[in-house]
Amino acid sequence: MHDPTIGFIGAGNMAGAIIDGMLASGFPADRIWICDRNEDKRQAFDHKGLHATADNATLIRACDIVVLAVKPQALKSVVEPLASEFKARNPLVVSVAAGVTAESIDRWIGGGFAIVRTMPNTPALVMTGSTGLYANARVSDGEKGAVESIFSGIGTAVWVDREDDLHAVTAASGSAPAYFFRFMEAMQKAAEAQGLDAATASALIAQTALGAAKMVQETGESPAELRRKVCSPKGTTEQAILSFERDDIDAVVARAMEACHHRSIELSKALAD
Ligand SMILES: NC(=O)C1=CN([C@@H]2O[C@H](COP(=O)(O)OP(=O)(O)OC[C@H]3O[C@@H](n4cnc5c(N)ncnc54)[C@H](OP(=O)(O)O)[C@@H]3O)[C@@H](O)[C@H]2O)C=CC1
Ligand SMILES: O=C(O)[C@@H]1CCC=N1
Repeated sequence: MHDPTIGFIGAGNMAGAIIDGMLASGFPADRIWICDRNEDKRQAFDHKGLHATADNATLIRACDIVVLAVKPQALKSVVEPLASEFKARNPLVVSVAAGVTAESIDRWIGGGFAIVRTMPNTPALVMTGSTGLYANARVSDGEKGAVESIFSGIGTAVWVDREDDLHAVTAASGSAPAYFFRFMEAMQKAAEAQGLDAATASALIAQTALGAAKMVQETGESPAELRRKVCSPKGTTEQAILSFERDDIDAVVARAMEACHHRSIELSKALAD
């Protein structure tokens, strides 16, 4: 696909993060369309130089790639009435919706479509997103390349061969920014309780999170090795890590990720019809 025009049905948190990342990576604004039912969101994207419409059919007619970015529970009712438009335009369909299978989407819009299911995450906004991608059998190599270049332009993009693996991708990266934010919220409360002012605590914690992630990516050392290098024998860090171990941090995290994985499977079953 050469210089495709791409349209987002639903311009909320996730589409907004992807679009802002695409703009920052140099994707031309005039090749991006959004459709949202909220006037304020349409205006915000219009001001960035995108095409903004309240009519999904207009977007489909204009776009080579149509990204479905409404809530999973809303997806069927949004796309089913658009089946004739999808048939006439035959775009590459890309979904970011958690849980909803490619087969369900294909059936709702009339059947026979090339569909890429993705599981992105919101750090796409700052071009450090992580996206899992799955293509159904109708997606050509050229189409795969076009989608991959969009998502790799805003972070890391990884293909999975089995659609079911997207449940695990959701638990490992799609939902995972929220885990780290929650951990940082807890650290912020504790640091303030120990006497730091809010701004100082927030600056130190955010920079530490960034530094830790960069060390894992750039040193080639495992998180366990890097952790050991911070823990001086009989020092301060050791006491914090021992406290986590007493609270069975592995089990706490495993339960949370299992709950996320389970919900993704539950959604795919509940929304299949
Ligand atoms: N947020 C995240 O971190 C991630 C989200 N996802 C997936 O992304 C999808 C979107 O999530 P998110 O961005 O958080 O949700 P949002 O609610 O922020 O965005 C969806 C947008 O679509 C609008 N919308 C609803 N119906 C229509 C319609 N008929 N036509 C046009 N626009 C419509 C909504 O309007 P209104 O608000 O009025 O309903 C809203 O502005 C979901 O399927 C989710 O599973 C995937 C990975 C990560
Ligand atoms: O919470 C959700 O369902 C969406 C999908 C992954 C991240 N946010």
